[in-house]
Amino acid sequence: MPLLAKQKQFMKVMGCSRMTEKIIELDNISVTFKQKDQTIEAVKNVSLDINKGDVYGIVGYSGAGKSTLVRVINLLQKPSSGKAVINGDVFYENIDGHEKIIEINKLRKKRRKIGMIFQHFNLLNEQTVVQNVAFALKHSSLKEKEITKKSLDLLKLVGLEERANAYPSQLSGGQQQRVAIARALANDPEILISDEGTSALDPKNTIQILDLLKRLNNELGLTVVLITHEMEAVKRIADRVAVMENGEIIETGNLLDIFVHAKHKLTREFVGTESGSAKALATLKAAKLVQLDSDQECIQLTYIGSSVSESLIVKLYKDFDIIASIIYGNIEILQETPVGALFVIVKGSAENREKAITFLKEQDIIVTKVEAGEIFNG
Ligand SMILES: Nc1ncnc2c1ncn2[C@@H]1O[C@H](COP(=O)(O)OP(=O)(O)OP(=O)(O)O)[C@@H](O)[C@H]1O
Repeated sequence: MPLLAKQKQFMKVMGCSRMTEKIIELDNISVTFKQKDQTIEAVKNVSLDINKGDVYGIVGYSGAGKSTLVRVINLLQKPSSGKAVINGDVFYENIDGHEKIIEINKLRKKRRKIGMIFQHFNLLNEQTVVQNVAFALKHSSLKEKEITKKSLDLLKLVGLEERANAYPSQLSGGQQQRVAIARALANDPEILISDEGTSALDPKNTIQILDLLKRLNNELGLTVVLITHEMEAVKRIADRVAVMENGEIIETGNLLDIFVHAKHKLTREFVGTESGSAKALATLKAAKLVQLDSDQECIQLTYIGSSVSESLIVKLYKDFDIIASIIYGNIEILQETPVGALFVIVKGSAENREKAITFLKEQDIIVTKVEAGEIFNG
């Protein structure tokens, strides 16, 4: 690939070409639930900025506080402290105990600009598909005919115009979620929140819904907040990622950064590098290579767009007198770009190994040393 194209691809994966106008600003948000004698800190001092036009993934296991946090965005959940600014409007502010909340009528209007979809679709089963979409427009100034037309246009946008008169129970899960998306778009929102929107779907429907969200993000400039426990969903469409654990955000970054430079074990678990390392280490053990010789080390090579070719391995041998043995390899597609990880044992003098690693880095390959301790303890 020509260098410029490669750089552009890299920039895209790194999220560098995005606009940087903030649409969601959460500053030091905490949410505490008090139940009889119990206090649950569901969200703890979370600060998060989401840019206009981004697909922002928030991942974490069940109970991490993701749903509570996103409910703050449309103020369905009032925080206990902090500040929430949505599209320039201060929705909530509590500084030194002085609470300021957006006026309710203004909030109702603003909420219409934040669409939401859920795991179980939440459709009205006695209403047809088109009526379900039209329902979201009942407070609008549009006449009935206009409402029907707009609802049908939205169904067309999500590829369901032919099922307009069907009932939800006559549709597959993926189709029902499309109806929910059409309904969420009825008031021309600027933000669409998907709270586990693909968690009840099979893998094929999951991919279709994610691709639809990405298309809406591209075509309408819609900001998408993707709450999920499935990193695969985030990997497929997110530009940026936040990882939540016990009410806190433990790591944020663009997709590639999170993928390549994850700092926390939980993040590595989510992105699968933890399992990649585990497989590499298992291979080492199986090959009875756990005890590496003093002139050997295990390295992880991560590369974007292109691949680590055989000629590169030959070059390591010819130019640096290094024998490189590939023990495990994996390729992920992130934002339509292949990102590969290879675990390699390199054998040669310490000086030559360093030279070879410098050479690999010069080829835009990210080199991470797999520490001996990891191998022995793995
Ligand atoms: N209304 C509530 N009253 C009391 N506790 C709550 C309430 N809502 C959430 N919690 C608690 O807050 C914590 C975070 O819950 P939350 O639903 O935000 O997590 P989550 O990451 O979205 O998980 P899940 O995907 O399972 O919903 C949990 O311990 C939960 O039991």
